[in-house]
Amino acid sequence: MTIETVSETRSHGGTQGVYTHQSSATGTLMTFSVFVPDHVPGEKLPVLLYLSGLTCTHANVTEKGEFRSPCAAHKVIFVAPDTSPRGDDVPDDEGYDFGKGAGFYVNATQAPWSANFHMRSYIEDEMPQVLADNFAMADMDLLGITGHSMGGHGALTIALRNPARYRSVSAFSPIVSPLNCPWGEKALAGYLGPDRAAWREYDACALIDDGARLPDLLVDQGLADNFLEGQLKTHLLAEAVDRAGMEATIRMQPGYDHSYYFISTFMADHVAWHAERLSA
Ligand SMILES: N[C@@H](CCC(=O)N[C@@H](CSC=O)C(=O)NCC(=O)O)C(=O)O
Repeated sequence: MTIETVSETRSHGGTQGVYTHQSSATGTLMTFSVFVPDHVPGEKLPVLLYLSGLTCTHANVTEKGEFRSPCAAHKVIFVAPDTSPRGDDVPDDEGYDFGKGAGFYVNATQAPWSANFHMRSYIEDEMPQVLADNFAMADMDLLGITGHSMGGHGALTIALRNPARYRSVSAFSPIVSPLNCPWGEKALAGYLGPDRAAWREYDACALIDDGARLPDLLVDQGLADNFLEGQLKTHLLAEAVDRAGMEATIRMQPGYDHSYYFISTFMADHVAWHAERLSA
């Protein structure tokens, strides 16, 4: 799978790139960013995928996430895909929480969304192949996944469905149970239809209740986050991991909100946590 280079810029002892490619999963042109720390020829580096939240493109975390210094220090490649298909032919919704910028990391089954909204396949299957084909230094056997809010939901559910593929999993202020929040109910009903049983594979708490397990997990959540009570409901994840007897570090951070000021504050902790688990 070939990619086109939009830009490559030297930063923090590495190269920050932005690329496009024609996606077979979404049928659209997709843009993503990759930070590659300096390395010796032939060296292989672990890869951390970051899934962004509602309204985001690759650019939000690339510009505001402050991951480059820790990734350079730990020699971790950082990959930021888009959150949905884009383009004039792609259907959209008037709300910020559905349609473009809000792919929810599902494979939509309902028209008109089912034509392009295949973000599950895009992240699980196509993006790893794109990286393997175009970034020779990427060790795709050393893969971690993280994300923010809707992207935290994506990271948790993708890892819970594919525990052997991801050696490390974390999330910033994730939506932990789309079955039980307005953002999730709108998105899953729209993309998957009214049968709530079909939603369970896209709900971290339901996946855990249904038997999925990870060896461990790191979550940071701001206590001053406006979305905590109505949408994110971190306590549901804490209860699910307790019921399952699953290892998880869930840190409630006083004073922090939902923004990239919060994410960037704890980004170095997350990169270090992944690097420890991704060291060969
Ligand atoms: N515009 C909306 C809120 C949108 C928002 O807060 N988006 C977050 C992710 S929310 C969950 O997925 C985000 O990352 N925004 C981009 C950024 O750069 O901050 C509203 O006004 O309520």
